[in-house]
Formats: sequence, C-alpha cells, structure tokens
Amino acid sequence: MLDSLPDPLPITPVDGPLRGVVRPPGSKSLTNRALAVAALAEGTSHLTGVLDSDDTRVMLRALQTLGLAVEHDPDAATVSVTGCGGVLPATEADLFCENSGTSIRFLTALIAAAGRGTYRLDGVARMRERPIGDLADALNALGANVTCDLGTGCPPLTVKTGGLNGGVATVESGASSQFLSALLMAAPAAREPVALRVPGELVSVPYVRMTRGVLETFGVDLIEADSTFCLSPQTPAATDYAVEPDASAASYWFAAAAITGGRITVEGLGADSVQGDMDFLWVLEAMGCEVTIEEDSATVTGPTGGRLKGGQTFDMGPISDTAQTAAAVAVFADGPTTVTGIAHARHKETDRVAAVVTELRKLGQTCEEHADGFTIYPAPVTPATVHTYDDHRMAMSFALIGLRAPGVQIADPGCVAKTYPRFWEDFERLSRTHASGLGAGDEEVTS
Ligand SMILES: O=C(O)C1=C[C@@H](OP(=O)(O)O)[C@@H](O)[C@H](O)C1
Ligand SMILES: C=C(OP(=O)(O)O)C(=O)O
Repeated sequence: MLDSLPDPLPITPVDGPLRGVVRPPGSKSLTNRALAVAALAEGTSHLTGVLDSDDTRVMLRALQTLGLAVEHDPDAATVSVTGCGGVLPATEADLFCENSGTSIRFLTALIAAAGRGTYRLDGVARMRERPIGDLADALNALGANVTCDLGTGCPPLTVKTGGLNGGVATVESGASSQFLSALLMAAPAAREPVALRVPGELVSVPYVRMTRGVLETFGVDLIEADSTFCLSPQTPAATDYAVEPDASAASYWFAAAAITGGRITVEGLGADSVQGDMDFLWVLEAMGCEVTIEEDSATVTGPTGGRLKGGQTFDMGPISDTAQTAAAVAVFADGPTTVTGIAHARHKETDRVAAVVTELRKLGQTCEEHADGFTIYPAPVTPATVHTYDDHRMAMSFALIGLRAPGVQIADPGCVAKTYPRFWEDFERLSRTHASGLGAGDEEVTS
C-alpha cells in the first residue's frame, strides 16, 4: 500500500468537521520496551496489541539475531518471546537498527548486560548523527567496553562485554531519556547492584515513568530517591503484556478534530494510560477544544469552525513527539503559538525544530526559530509540497494542515512506516466522515 502512493501525496481538504472513532496501532515505545524486558526474562512472555512497523521489526529481528526464540503474528498483533534469563545465546552479532532510537539504545544496554562477546550496532546515515555516547559512558562505568567507532559519540558502536559488573554510573540525560530507560531495563542482569545517578536535566520524563511501569509488570523491583535509581540483580518474570494503542499516533486524530471543528474518539487510550503523550490533550484544551477522557477512550471536540485560541506558550519538553502536531494546529489559531522545551527534538529523525520552521514558512506562515522551540504566527496557507526529511511525524502532522487548506502535498508519504504503516488508510477513511456525517452518527474507523 505505501509503495503505491503518489509521491508527493496531495491532501484533499474536507469541507466540514471530521467525526469518527479510531484505534491507532500499538505503542512503539511500549512494544519495544516489552520486547527488551521479555528478552531478559525467564520463560515465555506473550505480548498482545503489538505494533508492527519499521521500528518494532528492527527490534524483533535483532532479538532473533541474538539467538532468542521470537514468534511474531502480525495479523493477530501478537509476539511470543522466550527470554534468555540473563545471558544472550549469541556471542557475536551485527545489528542494523535503521533509524530506530529506541531499538539501538535499548539493544546497546541489553547486549552490554546480557551479552558475552563482541557485537556491532549501526543504522542509517541519520542514525550516525544521533547521540549515544552518554549511554556508552554509563555502561562503561558499570564494566562494559562500548565504543563509538567514529569517535563522534554516535553510532556505529562496538560492544565488547562479559556482562556488567554493577556499581554506580552517572547518566547524562539531557539529549535523550532513552539512555536511562535502556539502563533501567538492562541493569537487573548485572552481577552486582546498580545505582544510576542522573545529575542534571532529564528530558522526556514520562518515558522513564513508562519504563518503570513495564519493569514493574515484569516483576522487577527498583528504588528511586534523589535522582538515583537503584536495582539489585534479578531476573524479570515472563508475563502476558497488553500493549496500549500509541498515544503519539493518537495526537494526529485529536488534532484533526481540533482543526476541523469536529469530534474524534480514540479508543484504547483512557484515564489510566501510561503514555505521557496523552498530555497533548491539555494543549488542545487550552486552545479551545473540549476534552473528555473515559476509562478506555478519549474524545476531542474542536471549537466550531476550528477557530482555535492562540496567544499561548506551551512547554512541550515532556511530550516533544507531539510538538509537530501542535505546530499543525497552531496554523489555524487566532494568534501566535510558542512551543518551548524541545531542544532535544533536534536529535530525532531530523532536526524537528528546524524542519517545522522551514516547512511552515513554505506554507506561508511566519515563524521564529528558537534554540529550544518555535513561535508560529498564523497566516493564510499557501500551496506547497512539504519535505518530510524521512521523519514520519513531519508527514503525519503536516497532512493535517491539508485537511483545511488546499494545495498541501506530502513528499515521501511512505516514511510513516516507521511507526504507523496504516496511517494513510486511517486518514482516508476519517476524511470521508466530514459534514454529511454530522448528526448521522459516527463512522467507525479502526486499524
Ligand atoms: O523512550 C521512548 O520510547 C521514547 C522517548 C522519546 O525520546 P527522547 O527521550 O530521546 O526524547 C521519544 O521521542 C521517542 O519517540 C520514544
Ligand atoms: C523520536 C522518535 O523515535 P526514536 O527516537 O525511537 O527513533 C519518534 O518516534 O518520534
């Protein structure tokens, strides 16, 4: 399906509010965490609701290469993993991690802790610009020998290891929270207790909470005090784990309701979600949307005519994957919107701060670029082809602008495969629910 899309993909504006119900695919972050912890567990874990996308396939393939028994049924969205109990079967491996940050960071720590030999990890050209040196330093303090082969603090990496001894490590976490998450998941396999000290800024805090939640489900004990996380040697217990739908993916549907003045319900994500990106709902509420959160769903009703409130500043540091979604919504606000706290978003699939500003300017918007974010002064949208920089979130968020403005085309639409291969199918079906759907009941859109 993705291969047959026109490139660039023209987006057809809708002439009324979108209404519908949607269930996004499984969370990338939860899928890759559950896979990593299940790999270290004793016994077989059964995961349901798993995401099948480029990023999760990188992780699945890597675990198989490392000698683990992994059974994947993409149609049923299930994976069974028989864990290694603390020592990986493979004593060498060459792992290609594409541009999956979670995979390369989680795997580096997992291998350092449970590997016995020499391993190499690499990715696409952009991955070679994404930092990982702070994770390598922390693993080396615990007894591994991890080197960034080009001396740039980025992949490719060589991991030479006989397992982690344990001890105290400092984890610089200003570039990514994934370093700490990776260490927390790997530390139980060390021979001695591990203390992970986070001395300065910790970005993307909700993802660390998510890691703790997954570890808890697998029976791992962890103590946190004074920015230090302590884990004793232990083996995670294999478990059945149900992955929630992806909250970052849900942000596109919530925003579609906001922009078109419609009403969209996302199923499977409710009050108890463990994903921080659900907080994007409060950005939309501040911009004039009505937000309702139930036990197992969340609904956004956009203001009539999609007239959104501007003149606001949002610190989106904890939820930076939704900053591009916010930028798309900001185009239709009645005043400027400023997003702060996302300097670390410059290290992701692309420099997202620069990409948002560059592409919004093409679409006729006035934008200021700041070190840690941007300000958008809304103006009428001018037709343009949006460059997506191999960043799924550029494609998915900028498509939303095309729902209300003619002439928006999305280059390389297939890049959504990183986390949401069915995105355009859901977009198409949901786009058909406008206007005539009003008062006629919601159309079910599921994936
Ligand atoms: O731990 C995770 O699952 C993630 C953490 C975040 O990265 P940073 O911690 O690098 O901000 C987020 O952007 C990424 O999509 C997923
Ligand atoms: C930043 C992202 O991914 P990762 O860091 O896992 O590559 C993302 O999915 O937006």
